[in-house]
Amino acid sequence: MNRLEQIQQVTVTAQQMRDIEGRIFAAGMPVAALMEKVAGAIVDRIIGDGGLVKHLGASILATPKNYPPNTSPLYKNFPPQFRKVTILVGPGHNGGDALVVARELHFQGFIVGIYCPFPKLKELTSQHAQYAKSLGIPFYEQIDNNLLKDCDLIIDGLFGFGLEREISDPIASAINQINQLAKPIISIDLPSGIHTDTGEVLGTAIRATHTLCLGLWKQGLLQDRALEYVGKAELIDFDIPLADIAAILGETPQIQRVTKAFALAHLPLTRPPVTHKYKMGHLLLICGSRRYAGGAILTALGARASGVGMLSIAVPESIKPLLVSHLPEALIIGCPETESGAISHLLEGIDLESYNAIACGPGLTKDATSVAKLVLDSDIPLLLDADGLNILAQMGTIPKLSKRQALTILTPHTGEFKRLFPDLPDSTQDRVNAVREASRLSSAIVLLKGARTAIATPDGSVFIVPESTPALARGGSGDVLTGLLGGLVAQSSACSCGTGVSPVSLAEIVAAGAWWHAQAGILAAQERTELGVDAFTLTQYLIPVVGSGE
Ligand SMILES: NC(=O)C1=CN([C@@H]2O[C@H](COP(=O)(O)OP(=O)(O)OC[C@H]3O[C@@H](n4cnc5c(N)ncnc54)[C@H](O)[C@@H]3O)[C@@H](O)[C@H]2O)[C@@H](O)CC1
Ligand SMILES: [K+]
Repeated sequence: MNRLEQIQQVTVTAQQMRDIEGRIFAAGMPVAALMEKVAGAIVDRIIGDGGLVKHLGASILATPKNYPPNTSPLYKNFPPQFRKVTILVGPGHNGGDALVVARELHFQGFIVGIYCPFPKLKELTSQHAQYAKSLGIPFYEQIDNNLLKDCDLIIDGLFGFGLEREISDPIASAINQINQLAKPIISIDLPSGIHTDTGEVLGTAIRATHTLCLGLWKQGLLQDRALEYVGKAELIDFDIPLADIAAILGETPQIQRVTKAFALAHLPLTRPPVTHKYKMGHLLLICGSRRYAGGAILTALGARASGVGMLSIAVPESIKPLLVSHLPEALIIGCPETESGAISHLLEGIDLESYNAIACGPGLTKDATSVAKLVLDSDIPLLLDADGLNILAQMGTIPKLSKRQALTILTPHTGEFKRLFPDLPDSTQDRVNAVREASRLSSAIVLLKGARTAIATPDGSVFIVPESTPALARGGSGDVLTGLLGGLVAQSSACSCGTGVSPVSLAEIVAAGAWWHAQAGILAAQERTELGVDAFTLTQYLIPVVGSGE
């Protein structure tokens, strides 16, 4: 993995960023030089070749303006109508970055105006402000019509990781006013108002169309509640030495982004040249009911894509023919069923210990309680989803799981999470913390579904899938994930040759599987629009994600 790929996996809190930055300064890098370097990279990303302005320009082409021609060589990159930039400047170094950007855009021929309502600025920021004023760039203390009239782009440098309390008036009102303009907004480091670690909106926040995160990914940008403010986020690298990152975060950071490089280091799981089907994992799926027969099919199709060596599927007897017709390669076990059409108990003679993993839950209904109890009492790696989780919650999650010897993987959405862990803080808030706490308490690997799915291990590691699509918010896509993960877990358990997979390496595989599922959704949405990503279609896009040979 190259340096940039390693950097993309790292996430930091505000304090960790300060500590890393502190090491760089202590080693001799002048603060002003670093600010200049960072802001130069931001300017390049905005107006350089292939920069954001070219992309944004297309959306404002409809507003013709009569500005004199701009002769700057960089200007070839964007449409002539794109001229007026408003820059929001805060009191700290986020504001300092913004002022350097303002100066450079001014030199490139943009009409720049600055909103800076703060009487007192940090010293370096103040120096940049003084120079910008000397160049004739106008400063406004209030959101003035002159500032915003005909403005094409807003650059937000009010607050970065130094935001430490709720934003109050007049800045809060100014932010709300700016948000209503529906102009493109590029936020420097974070959208001002977003808490660097938790993603909480402190009072109010800029709704950015783009966020250029500086140096290392801030954790708050990966929290679901921040996403509507973050827009498209990307990292601006400024050559932070890996040694400084490792000195603060350790060799393996506790909270990692699941990047393509990370996932493809695991996927597809390797198959030795000489092997046989049972060596490649035997997964038992327990799923479906007369009412939710489709859920069983989708789970099984997810498992199929994992490449698992053998797939056995326990379903109620009455839907066995349906499963056989969809999955000719699988061994379908028809089980006795309740009056409501749920599995009442597993067939006599099924030896749970002969499987490498069990995935249980999709479409079961709560009437399948005895089966869920049975698998929880087994000594086999177990993935629980949907009604499997609801049944576990009824039994008492933590006491029940504390008795298990083998690894358990729970894959709740926020509603199921609440039922499983009623005493934990709301997982719609600080999700990273919630999932970490849940894993610690239950000793299970917990995968909390969401726009940014997060996976935690009992020792405190968290993996966050940083890209997904709302197209996956659709019935059945969770079933596909359960099958896919079940297959991966079975294969890795089989390949560990009885030595047992460690929770961390299993969590890495689960995280890679969650990335895979999200990427299949993204690919399907690209080709078929977000409307075209039904769960069955999703299963057809799994193989292309890892099969592209990239
Ligand atoms: N970490 C790094 O390596 C680098 C950081 N840089 C920039 O520096 C930023 C961090 O700079 P700072 O630590 O100066 O912090 P900020 O610029 O984020 O803001 C801190 C300032 O805002 C004030 N403040 C905080 N919350 C407030 C509120 N609710 N209402 C009003 N005022 C409030 C503080 O008193 C302080 O003056 C980063 O986000 C980034 O943009 C870059 O310049 C260079 C490299
Ligand atoms: K900002």
